[in-house]
Amino acid sequence: MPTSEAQEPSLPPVQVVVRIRPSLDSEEVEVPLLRGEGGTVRLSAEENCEENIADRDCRRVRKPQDFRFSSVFGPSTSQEEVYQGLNIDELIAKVAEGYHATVFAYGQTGSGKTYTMEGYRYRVHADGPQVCIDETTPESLGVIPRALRKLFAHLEHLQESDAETESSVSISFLQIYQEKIYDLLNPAPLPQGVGPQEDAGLRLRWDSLRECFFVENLFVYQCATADDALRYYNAGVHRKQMATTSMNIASSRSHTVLMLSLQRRSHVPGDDQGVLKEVTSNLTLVDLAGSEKAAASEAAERFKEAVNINQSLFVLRRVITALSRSGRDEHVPYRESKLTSLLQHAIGGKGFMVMLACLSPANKFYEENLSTLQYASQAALIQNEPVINLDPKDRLIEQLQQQLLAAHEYILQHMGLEELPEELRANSVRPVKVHKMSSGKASGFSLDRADFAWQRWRGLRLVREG
Ligand SMILES: Nc1ncnc2c1ncn2[C@@H]1O[C@H](COP(=O)(O)OP(=O)(O)OP(=O)(O)O)[C@@H](O)[C@H]1O
Repeated sequence: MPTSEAQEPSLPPVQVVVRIRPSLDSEEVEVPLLRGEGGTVRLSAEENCEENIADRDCRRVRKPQDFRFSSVFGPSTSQEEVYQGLNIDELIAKVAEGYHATVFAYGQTGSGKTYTMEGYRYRVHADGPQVCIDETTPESLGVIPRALRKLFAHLEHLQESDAETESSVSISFLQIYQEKIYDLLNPAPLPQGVGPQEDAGLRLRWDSLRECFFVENLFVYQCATADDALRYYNAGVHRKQMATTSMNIASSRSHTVLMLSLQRRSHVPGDDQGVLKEVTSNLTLVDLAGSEKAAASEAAERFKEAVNINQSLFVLRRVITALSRSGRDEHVPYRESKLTSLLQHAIGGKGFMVMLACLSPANKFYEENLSTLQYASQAALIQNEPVINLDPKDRLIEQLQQQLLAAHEYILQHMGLEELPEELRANSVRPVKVHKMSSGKASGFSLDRADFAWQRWRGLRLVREG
């Protein structure tokens, strides 16, 4: 288990936040059925009562419905306000402490997921939409570029306040397109017409030590500065699958997953032993492709994409539904899609999770908004239990320390001793620098003299290095 002692996190382990984007020029101005105020979204339905719906159904859908969330951002909310409202700085602080954290944007196509997560400007060319990063204003930058800068600024601040600590950050960026995984940071050109049948994409593998899936052969780059990380991120953004559809001029046709991995030697909160420990934690930022009605009128490629997107989102929704029924012994179908396999640690797992549910304000999207709100409400019931991800070596030391304490208790209780023998008391329980154990079972770590003495007492031979 990649865990250490349970810490009491101040940040809620699961936050579900809603954003309603402003109306676009192309959308007619109507009396809106969707309103967001405080932490509530109200969805009215009067205009949804079409003639061909039976009276009985009409009455059922007419009642306005209220949905409550951690925060609700209305159409006039700025990118900075959304960034602050998602508590990303607090999340970054948790990642620096050793917790995993995942933010994912969910909603129908065109509801503002990419705008919120990325914020870059797109232009439509004859061969499809193209990102224009240089034309993006600082105000419209989304969660990801802001979080990248804040992560490095936070690490710098921690370094200044405690020079003993060390951190390193690495980045990977992938897309899941038509249920295949592609590396967005691999400098080699993407396979021609990415997604053809014969191209299997990258493989998912199970990491039994960390108990999560990982992507085999994914490029991972070390980043010394925020500029380094942004350079990689921007390079990846240029490579992701985008297309112009009838619903969105620059529509993401793939789910993108940006992972920032942090390795850090520092004092672990709640640990009063004053020893630096190593933690490895991830900040994962996900921009999902949007669900859409797969219209046969779309080009064959767009239609096929839509079917695949809907299929993987369908599994995500089943995962959310299963997890929201806590207490029931429910099978959670994580392994039924690449997306949910990769997000297994994040949704109903041992890290922090933020779901950003995006809504389109136009009344014609009543059904889509209702569906998004229903799944977002279910997601808010999910219970994550964040734990610090200690390095396996430190974790082993910690487990041995616990065994040692239990052994001391045992000696006192069952051997009728009032206090521990002198050689067992020495130095209390405190890990020191690396030693070697001659049993060969576990090397590369050691405990202090008390443990050394205890191991000898039990007949094990422990050899000190140096
Ligand atoms: N808060 C906002 N303010 C101004 N424009 C917005 C906002 N949110 C979204 N938009 C605009 O709405 C359009 C659709 O947004 P976006 O591409 O982010 O949707 P999406 O949910 O990512 O769609 P898809 O699933 O198709 O990729 C874009 O033109 C975007 O610039």
